[in-house]
This record gives sequence, structure tokens and C-alpha cells, in this order.
Amino acid sequence: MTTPDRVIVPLDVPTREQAIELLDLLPEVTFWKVGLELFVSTGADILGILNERGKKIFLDLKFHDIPNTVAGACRAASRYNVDLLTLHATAGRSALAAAKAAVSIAPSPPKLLAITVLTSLSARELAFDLKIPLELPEYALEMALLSQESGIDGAVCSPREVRELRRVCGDDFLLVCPGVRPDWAVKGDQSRTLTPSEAIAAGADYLVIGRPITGADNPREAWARICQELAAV
Ligand SMILES: O=c1ccn([C@@H]2O[C@H](COP(=O)(O)O)[C@@H](O)[C@H]2O)c(=O)[nH]1
Repeated sequence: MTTPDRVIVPLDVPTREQAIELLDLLPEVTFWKVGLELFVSTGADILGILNERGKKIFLDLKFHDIPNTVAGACRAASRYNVDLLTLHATAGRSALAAAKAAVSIAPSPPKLLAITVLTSLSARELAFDLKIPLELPEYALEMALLSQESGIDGAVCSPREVRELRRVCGDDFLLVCPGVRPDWAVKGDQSRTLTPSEAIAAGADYLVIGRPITGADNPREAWARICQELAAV
């Protein structure tokens, strides 16, 4: 896999037309993410379009519910021929195991990724608003380990925690990092960020990079700058 293939670009737009515009503008992108905004706005249509174009698909719907409901949603999602699918680690051990069992019967099951701690959250919010008594890096690791023990294939984590998760969870556990910002891009609502080259060097398998590319004045130029940065890693 070449390094640009390790960058997943989110289609965080509200319409099918805007999504197709991005696909046409960035034909070099091999891996696209469909998240809540596009899926809730337009339904599963876009997944068929991505499949027809031979793209890899990360369906990032972040399921978080009781085990029976999570299992049903994962079973349904696994019929769309997607490569990656998310749920929250905080749904708990039974829900994680039920999700794994549900997708396992699909002809080509997606890999399941558990969200550890959203990359928008700061240590302060985790402690004071969410009342989590562990330090943020320790909590992210605990969520990854719980997911791994429950049979989940990998985790979504901030690039700031990826080195430790890689060390403890091993090379077979897939680690996907949003919260990636080139040094020329604004952070926006992301709290725990590193640059693309730092995130890869720290052990991420895949990076999710959205607005620095899709929100740029010239998305093609932004994509090329990121590929250039990663070529030097
Ligand atoms: O912890 C998480 C989990 C998922 N995301 C998603 O990744 C992209 C990031 O987009 P940017 O524009 O690069 O910020 C977005 O679709 C999120 O829903 C995340 O950011 N953090």
C-alpha cells in the first residue's frame, strides 16, 4: 500500500451532488469515508456509487446502543460491501462482541473499529464534563483494550495516543486516526492533533483528513501537499 492510499478522505457534505463533485475532483483518492451527515441526508445511495467506482469505503456511523440494536445495525451495514465500520467502545463489552458476531456471517465482513475517545474532546472535558476519572491517554488505551478483548479489529484514536496503543495492542490491531492537521491547516473543532507525517511515524495504519483537503480553496493542491509530506516519511 502506498502512503496516499493510507489517507481516508471524509465526504462530509450534505448532498449527493456535492459528494460526487468531490469524487470527480479527487480521482487519486482511493479510500473515502461516509459519515453521519451524508448518510442521514442521502441514504445508502452513495455507497453504491463508491462501489461502482472501485473505491474503498469507511462507513463511519459510530453505533452506540444496546447489544441487540448495535448487532442489528452492524448486520445491516455489512450488506453494503464496506471495508470499515465504526461503533463506540463505550457501548460496552456485550455490544462489541454482539457487533463482531453479527458482521461475521456476512460474505465479506467489514472490519470493525471502536471509537476510543473522540478527537474533538480535550482532557479537561473528559475529566470535568464526562467525569472520567482516568487520564485521557490511559482511558483511550483502556477503551482500545476492551475492544480488542471483545474481538473488534481495531480502533479510532487520536494521533496523540496512537504510539501507545500500537505498542500495547500490537501490529495486527488496526489503528485509524482522525484529528490530523498539516501545519498549514486550521484545527477547527479538533483538540488532539498531529501532522500527517507525525501520525504515520507514530504508528497509524490510516489517517482521516477532511477539511484541510475538502475545505481548501484548491482541494487538489491540498491533497498533493499532503501526499508530498507523506512521501518523505
Ligand atoms: O474521534 C473521531 C472520530 C471520527 N472523526 C471523523 O473524522 C473526520 C475528521 O474530519 P476533519 O475535517 O479532518 O476534522 C470527520 O468526518 C469526523 O466525523 C473524528 O474527527 N474524530
